[in-house]
Amino acid sequence: MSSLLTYASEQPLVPGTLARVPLGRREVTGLVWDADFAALDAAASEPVPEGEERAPLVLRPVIEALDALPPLPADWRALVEFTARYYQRSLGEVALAVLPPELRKLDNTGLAKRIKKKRDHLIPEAAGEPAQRPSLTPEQAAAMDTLAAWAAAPAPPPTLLFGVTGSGKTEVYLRLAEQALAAGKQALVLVPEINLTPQLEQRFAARFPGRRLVSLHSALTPAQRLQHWLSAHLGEADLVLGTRLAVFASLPRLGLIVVDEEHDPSYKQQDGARYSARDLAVYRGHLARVPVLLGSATPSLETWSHAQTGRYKQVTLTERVGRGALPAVRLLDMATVPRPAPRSPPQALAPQLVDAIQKRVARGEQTLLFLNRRGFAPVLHCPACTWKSGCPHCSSFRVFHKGERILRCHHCGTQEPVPRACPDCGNLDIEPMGRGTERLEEQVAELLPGARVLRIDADTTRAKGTLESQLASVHAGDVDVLVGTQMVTKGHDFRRVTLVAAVNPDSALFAADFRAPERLFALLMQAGGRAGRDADIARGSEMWVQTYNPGHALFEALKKHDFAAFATTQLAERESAGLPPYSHLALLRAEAKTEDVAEAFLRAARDLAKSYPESADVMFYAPVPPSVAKVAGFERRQMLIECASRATLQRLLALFTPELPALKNAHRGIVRWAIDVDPLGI
Ligand SMILES: Nc1ncnc2c1ncn2[C@@H]1O[C@H](COP(=O)(O)OP(=O)(O)OP(=O)(O)O)[C@@H](O)[C@H]1O
Ligand SMILES: [Zn+2]
Repeated sequence: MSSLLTYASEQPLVPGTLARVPLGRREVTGLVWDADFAALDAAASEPVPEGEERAPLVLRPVIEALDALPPLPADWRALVEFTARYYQRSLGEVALAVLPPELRKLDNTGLAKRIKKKRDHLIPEAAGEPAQRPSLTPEQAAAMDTLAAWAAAPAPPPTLLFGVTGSGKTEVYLRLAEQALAAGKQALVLVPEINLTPQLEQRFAARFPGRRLVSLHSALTPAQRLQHWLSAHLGEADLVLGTRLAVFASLPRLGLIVVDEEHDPSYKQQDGARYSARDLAVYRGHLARVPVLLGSATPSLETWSHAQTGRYKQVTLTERVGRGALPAVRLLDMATVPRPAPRSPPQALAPQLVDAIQKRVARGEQTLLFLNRRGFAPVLHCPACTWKSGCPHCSSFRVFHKGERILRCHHCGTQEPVPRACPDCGNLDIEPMGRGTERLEEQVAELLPGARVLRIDADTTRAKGTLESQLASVHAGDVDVLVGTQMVTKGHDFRRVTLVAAVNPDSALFAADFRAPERLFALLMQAGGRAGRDADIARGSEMWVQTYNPGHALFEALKKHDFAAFATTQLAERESAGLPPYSHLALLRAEAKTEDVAEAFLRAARDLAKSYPESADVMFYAPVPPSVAKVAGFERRQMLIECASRATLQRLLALFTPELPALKNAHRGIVRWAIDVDPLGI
């Protein structure tokens, strides 16, 4: 598990110092973890065969200590150590993966230069007038009083800020940050998606002129990322705003951690060390004795239940700022909507909905149409034979992207031009089946001639800066109808949207994943939360849901905007099924050339685990295929491991996962395996 190597150094090195060291024939950057006296003692106490002399302990020397950089502090190292242990990865892997990649390329001189250059160019932030600070609503003021009292505790408890959409949670973050900064501390603010950083960055920058604010996320250039990271590490930055990787920022004056939209699945890293930045934020707060605020209108059931049991504290904002109303939810039973022709698929939007949009357009209000599927159509098919645009490498279909004239697999990325005729029978009329955002955009434009329609999804925002400019045109009122994926449903403070419609949310109702209802509910509530944010025009704001299941309990709760009731029923179901948060899970995944090999590996891993007495209270499920079983030519299988006690599960994982590399070698044909602790998608 641990990947510590021992080197010799002439001068003592402080733990947390970076150092260039030899590794085999290469020279690499490593991190001084600790002085390894135990290794020396062990070598010194090895019994020496009679008549022989003690062989001197040969250690390769450190090439160069990168001491231009102040050492990484103890609480940072403790966080990395915990991450490695908890998520069953090696220490070195985690430590190096969470540092900016550029750092590893520099020698001490290079590093010193970068730091000097940074300091020389350290222009003081323009200290203009801070943006108007609104007076707090009574609820915000009450929340602040409570939070300030807790924050002053010697070991501040993690706290859930449960506030309906548009209740002004961000203002609470700003005020807490203000207090932290006034006390000479740094504040760390995490957001789930890169696309939310510019908006938040602006709000913070406007509020704190003269203060240094840096962002940390994966869209920065390597040089920027290093600069920003250094700013944080050297204590120059007062505010660090970033996505999940920012939870590992080195912050010598850390005084506050905020996790915005704490329920968001993007906080979970999906490869390498599969950490949850939300959970690590809580742990980091505990280590540094710093307040951690988890904000959401739809908290994760884990966080919600911690707040219910008192493990976390909770403050609540029940009203929208300015007493704006939440949108009235209307369920549109698609079974009753007339179809263009008998047996033809329904139109994208029911006529009633088209009417409602038209009225908004006439009034100069905006509509947001939400469809969680990009591309033109998920499948292209031939009505003359049975051909479908399957991916040759995956158990999925290639998606038809009309604008680009290509079929692309969203799992392995394979793409090719759209065939002119059916590859199987030569029929010239191959047709799209189903609907993605690209098609919806086209159909909306047809249904609403004259309306300004804009689509925002991962395809339209590939080029740098397009998302910002697209969002800016929505905010400026240059758009009547916004079509988008979940990208546009969270966090944005759209002021003119008074109608939100979920075009086709049904598939998630019956997904196999036990978290699917929780996720759908959050998604719909967040999407609805984009409507009616301006109290002046909020009165007529609505959320429409097109569904074939209008009687579903999830929609009932949605109509009442009743998260608490939804959470209570979901938690009761989880408890009776023995699912998180009432049990703890790990998922062992394997990928192989054939399913037999993948399954055999998982079963062997189970037998191995079962040989430890710690496995007595641990449950192993049979290996099963994930929702997409074959990706890029390899078969995937997964095995769920469940235990009521987190500690027991952790002990067992620590015992058997170190043996998995050897087990892999014994199972030829296994391409890779991974253990996912607290998996999100099952
Ligand atoms: N005390 C206040 N007085 C006036 N306006 C306020 C106040 N607090 C917040 N606002 C404004 O109310 C709007 C909604 O606030 P904010 O975006 O913080 O909500 P939120 O709770 O984060 O919503 P969501 O969960 O949907 O992201 C913003 O435009 C914000 O500027
Ligand atoms: Zn594929």
